[in-house]
Amino acid sequence: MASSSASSACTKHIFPSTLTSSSSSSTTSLLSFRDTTISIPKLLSHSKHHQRFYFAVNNAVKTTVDTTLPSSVSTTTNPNDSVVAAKPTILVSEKLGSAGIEVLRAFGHVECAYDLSPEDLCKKISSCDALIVRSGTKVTRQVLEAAKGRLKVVGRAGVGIDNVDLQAATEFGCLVVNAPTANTIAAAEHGIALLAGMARNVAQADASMKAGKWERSKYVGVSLVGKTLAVMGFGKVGSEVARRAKGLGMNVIAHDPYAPADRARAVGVELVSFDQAISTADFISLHMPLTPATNKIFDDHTFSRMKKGVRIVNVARGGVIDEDALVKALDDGIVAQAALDVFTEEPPAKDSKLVQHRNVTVTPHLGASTKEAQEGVAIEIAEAVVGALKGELSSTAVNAPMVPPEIVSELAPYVVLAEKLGRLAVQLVSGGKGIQSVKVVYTTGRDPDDLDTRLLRAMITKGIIEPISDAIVNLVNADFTAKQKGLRLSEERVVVDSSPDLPVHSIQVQVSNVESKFASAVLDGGQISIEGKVKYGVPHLTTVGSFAVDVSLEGNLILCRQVDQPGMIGRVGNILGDENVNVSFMSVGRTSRRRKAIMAIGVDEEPNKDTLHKIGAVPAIEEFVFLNL
Ligand SMILES: NC(=O)c1ccc[n+]([C@@H]2O[C@H](COP(=O)([O-])OP(=O)(O)OC[C@H]3O[C@@H](n4cnc5c(N)ncnc54)[C@H](O)[C@@H]3O)[C@@H](O)[C@H]2O)c1
Ligand SMILES: O=C(O)[C@H](O)COP(=O)(O)O
Repeated sequence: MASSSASSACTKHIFPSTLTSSSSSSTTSLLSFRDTTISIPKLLSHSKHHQRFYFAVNNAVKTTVDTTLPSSVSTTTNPNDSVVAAKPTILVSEKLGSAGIEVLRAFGHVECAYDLSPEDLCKKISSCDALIVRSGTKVTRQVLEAAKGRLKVVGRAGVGIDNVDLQAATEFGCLVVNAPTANTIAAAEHGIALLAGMARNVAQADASMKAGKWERSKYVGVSLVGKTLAVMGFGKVGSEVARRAKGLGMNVIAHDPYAPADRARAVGVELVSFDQAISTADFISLHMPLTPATNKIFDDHTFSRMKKGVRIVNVARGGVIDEDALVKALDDGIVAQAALDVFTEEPPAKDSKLVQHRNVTVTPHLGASTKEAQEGVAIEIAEAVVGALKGELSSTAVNAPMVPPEIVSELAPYVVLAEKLGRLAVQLVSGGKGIQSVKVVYTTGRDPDDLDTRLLRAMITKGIIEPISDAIVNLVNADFTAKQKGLRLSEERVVVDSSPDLPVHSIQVQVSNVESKFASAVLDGGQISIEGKVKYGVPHLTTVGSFAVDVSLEGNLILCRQVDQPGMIGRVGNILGDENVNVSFMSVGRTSRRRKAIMAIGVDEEPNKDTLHKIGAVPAIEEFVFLNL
């Protein structure tokens, strides 16, 4: 159990009604959106998914979906609205279906700039919030660096993300989303078209006829029926190819180290080892992603183990084949024919031996290029990018956890609480820096396995790191940034007797091995400890060290430890009032009557040094700290 042994304290609430007048906005969001809150009716009117990221505060809908706009982008105020933010800029660097462009235009400024050189892309990117690419744009570390922190999301309008430097994107806190489903059938159909076309020499015969020839005996083909097809990579495209090949009467086997056997069985396909697949197949169709493990996996050695006269189709990625080795295997007659849609370099060199080989059929990366697939992909990616810009979690995120919308919605107020507790914790550390060991204890009335804490952990990390560095932390880069800063964050889930309707009962943040600037926040074990809860949808600080308090986490906070005696609230209130600092909330927690007490005072304005000095000079006040939420 968390050591939240808050003293039996009674907690006095002073000015509870002032909560309603608090105007502070949350700056929490899950992407790198900080500084500017675009909120309230405007944003919600854009959202199809109102259940996400907003919660009711005092009957007003207040969204936590904040979008940080770069300083170069202005916001304007419309007298009838709340803050009206400038629209985000979305750069589309390759041809995208019109339906997707419409979705994007409804949300932001869309700039379509095709065929940009890498240098021009680097120049442009620093004024863009989102970038949408297909396979032709290389989103390199240089591009991500050149974005100078503004780029929040890269949308890949298709499946393969090998043209995006995912590690760099993660380090820069840039979300990468793809459109994984809309072109599956198109790619599978193209694979089958290449398979059948290759077997019957369709392309070669067509070229011959157009050259005025009539070469019937030259273009005798081979039949597919009864032949063994090895599908390498039994994912979305591979399984659709397998299904279709079976319909053509082929005997289909597959190799995929990660595919479940029952999925293969359901299609009537046997999963086999790599060696078995390549050595027994008459036809081999490639459908795995390009990764370090699959890079040039089809090399001299692999070709040497294939059946002589094997035929190969590749609609996956050119890089999985060592192209020189394939040319050699074709020349040696190991590979009778190849049909290729993808190449290591795209476009390949005009004099590429592979492209020019008489036994090779080529298409210029057309697998996804049907009208239907392109419209589908465009809509899929546009919705994913818009969702990401709104701060929603994407179900197609490639470099961030995919958290289902219902979990996100349920955790929204706790996300705010988590960040605020992180911010408070770091400010309680002397000097602010040097935090290395943080323990977070979540109490819940549910089965602890039902509590997905990834969002909360990311937000605590954000709260701890952002006030003391210029890093922008979000769900994408939280773990990476924590590791870089040497911050170890451990978590514990504790079941308590509380309503299972709520995902979290309380969150406690403990910081070990540091000095505190507010000794009362330190537990007997030496760790700084604060705890908070969500009450009526609003995050509250409920424990400081071993003192119970009850103050909503908005604006700024002054914590004072004092000798519990009459008149203290009035004295401090008067000092603040004299300096025109508005008190929004006050609560006093004490160990026992007339002994030590902690006064937590919420203030709208930041008191100046003199004011704080006057508070510190009140004789009964033993220590105090000003905290910025
Ligand atoms: N030519 C095109 O226009 C076009 C269109 C769509 C997809 N693609 C490409 O096709 C490939 C498959 O796409 P998808 O949508 O089916 O992806 P997917 O993720 O659904 O499937 C890929 C499968 O490959 C498997 N795999 C991973 N490593 C492997 C390995 N070493 N050996 C064998 N299998 C391995 C995975 O387990 C997964 O099941 C991707 O490379 C994608 O980029 C190309
Ligand atoms: O990975 C993909 O989705 C395909 O290779 C399609 O790429 P494209 O969008 O460049 O056509």
